[in-house]
Amino acid sequence: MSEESNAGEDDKSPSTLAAAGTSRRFTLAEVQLATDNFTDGVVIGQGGFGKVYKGFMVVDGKSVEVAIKRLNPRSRQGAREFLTEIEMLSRFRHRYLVSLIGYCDEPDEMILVYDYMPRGTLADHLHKSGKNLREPLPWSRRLWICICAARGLDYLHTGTSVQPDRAIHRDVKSSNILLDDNWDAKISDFGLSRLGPEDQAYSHVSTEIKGTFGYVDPEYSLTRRLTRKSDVYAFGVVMLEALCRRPAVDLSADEEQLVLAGWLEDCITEGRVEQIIDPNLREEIKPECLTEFVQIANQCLHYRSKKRPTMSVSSLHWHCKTERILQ
Ligand SMILES: Nc1ncnc2c1ncn2[C@@H]1O[C@H](COP(=O)(O)OP(=O)(O)OP(=O)(O)O)[C@@H](O)[C@H]1O
Repeated sequence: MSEESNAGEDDKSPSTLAAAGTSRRFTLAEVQLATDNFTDGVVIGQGGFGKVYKGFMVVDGKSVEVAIKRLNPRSRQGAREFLTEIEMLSRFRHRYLVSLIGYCDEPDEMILVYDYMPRGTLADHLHKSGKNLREPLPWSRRLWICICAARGLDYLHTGTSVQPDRAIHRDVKSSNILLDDNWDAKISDFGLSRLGPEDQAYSHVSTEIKGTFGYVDPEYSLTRRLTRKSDVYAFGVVMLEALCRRPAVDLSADEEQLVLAGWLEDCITEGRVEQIIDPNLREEIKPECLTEFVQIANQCLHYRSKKRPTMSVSSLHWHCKTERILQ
């Protein structure tokens, strides 16, 4: 058990944190060149900590398309998340985690440079409305995106023989799942992540409550004991978002449908699960697949963390089912 926080401590500099990995340090001039001096015309997103720009940068002699996150001028919280992101993404590299190419750390500037993900976030595809409304994703694609995210989280939770570190993401949500050209999903936004705990699935770290409303594990919010199973809970919410095409919390909905996880529970109890499915999927999704999917989501959302599956169980399970379903 350990206390807040392991990354972002004052004696750690970005270059020390990045040293374990392959992230490189960029100068502000390089970033300014890539973004046309942070012109609004190349802004592709806005998060809680600042704007994200699209640009090109020279990496290993090649020009690559990048997403550049410029954090708002130094705040204590922002600085901590900046360092944590560098530490985590320098340590953890995986096909289903977003790649950090590098960073820029200069007076009054904290900038992160990532691989550009051309298809945006899962949340964009599920929840954008009005003129930003997207074509509904087919069921097989939603399933594949969930599988990629599950595998990325499994790697983060368990490490590998080559890379034995483990971590808890702590902010799993559909807007932190990015999509590449092939619709492979990559987990992003590691600013709240925690290294450890070292041993079995339910060992915990004690920490103040962080995360996003609608995704936070209820047991963690009661006890402040953060476990890998808190990520599993949030992943269960993402599964429901993919199935229902509704946000985790929908303030415009009736009280029954306000919180997605609560709505599922009611529908299961009352035997009317079909009602929660995105109408675009009704013809597409096979009944046995719906049953499996809802069962796994429901297990992930169990109010007792010990009863939730580990990501490895769910991703393996997923894999087997999908091979059958997609045939
Ligand atoms: N690597 C990337 N490639 C393409 N677009 C990206 C990338 N990273 C971020 N974006 C875009 O920028 C937006 C803002 O991302 P950011 O991670 O800053 O915020 P967020 O996760 O949406 O919000 P918050 O950090 O406040 O929870 C994303 O929604 C996405 O559209």
